[in-house]
Amino acid sequence: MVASEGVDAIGLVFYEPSPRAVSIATAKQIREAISPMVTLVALVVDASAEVVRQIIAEVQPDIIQYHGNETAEFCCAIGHPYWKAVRVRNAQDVITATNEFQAARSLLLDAWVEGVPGGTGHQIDPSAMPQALHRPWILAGGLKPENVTEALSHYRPSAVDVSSGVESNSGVKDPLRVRAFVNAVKSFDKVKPHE
Ligand SMILES: O=C(O)c1ccccc1NCC(=O)[C@H](O)[C@H](O)COP(=O)(O)O
Repeated sequence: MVASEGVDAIGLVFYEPSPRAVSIATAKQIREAISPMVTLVALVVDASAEVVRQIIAEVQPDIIQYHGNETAEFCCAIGHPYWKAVRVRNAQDVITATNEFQAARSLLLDAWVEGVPGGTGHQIDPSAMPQALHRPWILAGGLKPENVTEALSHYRPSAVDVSSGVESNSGVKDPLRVRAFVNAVKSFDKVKPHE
């Protein structure tokens, strides 16, 4: 459904406590159902190397999104293209990750919420963001159709990521909210192309 609404990428959550968790079998079905032009992202939270390698072998994601406390050495040793999520408490978190995760295709900046790794519906504290980021980055955290235009305008990220903001029941995407979100992002792109 979200692929048909025109998203660039779909994230599959391989983290059991999440209401959005998928099995490898379901992930493979999704992989087969979507256009090869849609980037498939496999999201893990401190998974073992064995599990990450199994996901890569069986699901064949384009990108791994490391959303836990994985080190750059761990991500590089896996050897698959990745982006690194940073749960932002302060600007130094972002600066440190920028230096540490040089090999990441992108950083994904998300809200810091104690004890919850992601999908929180909370926005990043604007005062915790650095002045500028000199590499591609993805804005996440508390985005929804109602606020994404303002967030794009304020932060000018390379891309945006949304989860709970396009759901009406926990863990279940709402087609109308997905459409509204995609429309808002595409309208912004038309008005203000990336610099
Ligand atoms: O979405 C989850 O359930 C999740 C669980 C554990 C780690 C990460 C998770 N999601 C990561 C994402 O990339 C979300 O899209 C991001 O955290 C933004 O979520 P939201 O604030 O709900 O839009």
